[in-house]
Amino acid sequence: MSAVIEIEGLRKTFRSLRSGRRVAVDGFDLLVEAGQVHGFLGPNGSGKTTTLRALLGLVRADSGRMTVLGEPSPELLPRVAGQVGAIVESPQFFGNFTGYRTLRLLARAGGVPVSRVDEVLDLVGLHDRGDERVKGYSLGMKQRLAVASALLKDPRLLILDEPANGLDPAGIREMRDLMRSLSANGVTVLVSSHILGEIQLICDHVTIISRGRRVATGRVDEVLAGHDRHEFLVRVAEPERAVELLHAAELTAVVDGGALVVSGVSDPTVVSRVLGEQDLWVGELTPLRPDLESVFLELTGAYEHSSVPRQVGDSSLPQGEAVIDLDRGVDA
Ligand SMILES: Nc1ncnc2c1ncn2[C@@H]1O[C@H](COP(=O)(O)OP(=O)(O)OP(=O)(O)O)[C@@H](O)[C@H]1O
Repeated sequence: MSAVIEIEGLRKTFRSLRSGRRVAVDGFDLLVEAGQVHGFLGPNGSGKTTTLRALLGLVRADSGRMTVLGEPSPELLPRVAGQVGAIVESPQFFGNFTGYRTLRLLARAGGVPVSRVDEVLDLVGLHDRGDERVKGYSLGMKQRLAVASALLKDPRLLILDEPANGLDPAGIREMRDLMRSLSANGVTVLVSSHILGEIQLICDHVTIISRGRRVATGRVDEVLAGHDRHEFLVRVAEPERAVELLHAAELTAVVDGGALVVSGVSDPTVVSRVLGEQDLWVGELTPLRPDLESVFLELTGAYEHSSVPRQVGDSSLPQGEAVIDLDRGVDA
């Protein structure tokens, strides 16, 4: 597999009047390979947007090595920019324009044939709604219009910052189907989110960032398997007696509600044998698999910041922050 995005040792510090020096990204590494739908997951304020902005040359990194489609970024990014679609800064759309007109303008501005507009409207499932004004679109439709705008130039790599933010479950499913069909068409996708359920539904690979550092990376199922505590939920008639019997057999077990949780068990038949030998018959024995949420909380601790999640059309900074970036001319 070839690397589509490589980041090694990225570091970015901001200075603000109120809070002084703030390390937003602190020696971060990321590898996204061709064909992946790669989730970039981290709590609010953990450094996702800053990483993506640095990768795309929208903010100057202090140090680190980055490549996009094999070209050093941001120095030689222009060589591959035509093959990269990105929505990192929240796009603003004119509410009075229709989706079709919006995309036609963007196509003209980007030197893309206008015939491509129908194709991208189709791809994001907005074809039947392209003649309606954007102000009448739901949030999910606006997000899909944003994705459509990034797809105009038929990119090999699509980078989306929080594309499913604020979507209801149906909107998230649509977004997932869209990511999957793009991936099936050979597009590599990097999608950031602070919402675990989205990443688990949408992505095959994940990198987790916490306080500007990578804390996990790999296939979603491998990251989950790495945190499997081999726990089982066991239902029996006498849970208290069952715990005593399991402790006597040197197994770790606790009563949890009306059931037991037994940990560190590689072979669950041991549990049913120990209990069955004492006429305690197991009514249910269910493996408790870790989900991304428990892994995420374990790796990142509690949410570090509680800034309002961004959505299309919102400002890119937490509200109320008086921030001055000293990288004048690079970062607005
Ligand atoms: N232009 C800026 N000037 C000063 N500080 C900034 C700037 N941009 C980001 N930060 C700070 O850097 C840290 C990382 O922010 P960043 O937006 O990269 O996080 P994030 O993971 O994308 O969060 P969210 O999920 O809320 O979008 C935060 O503490 C944030 O306040």
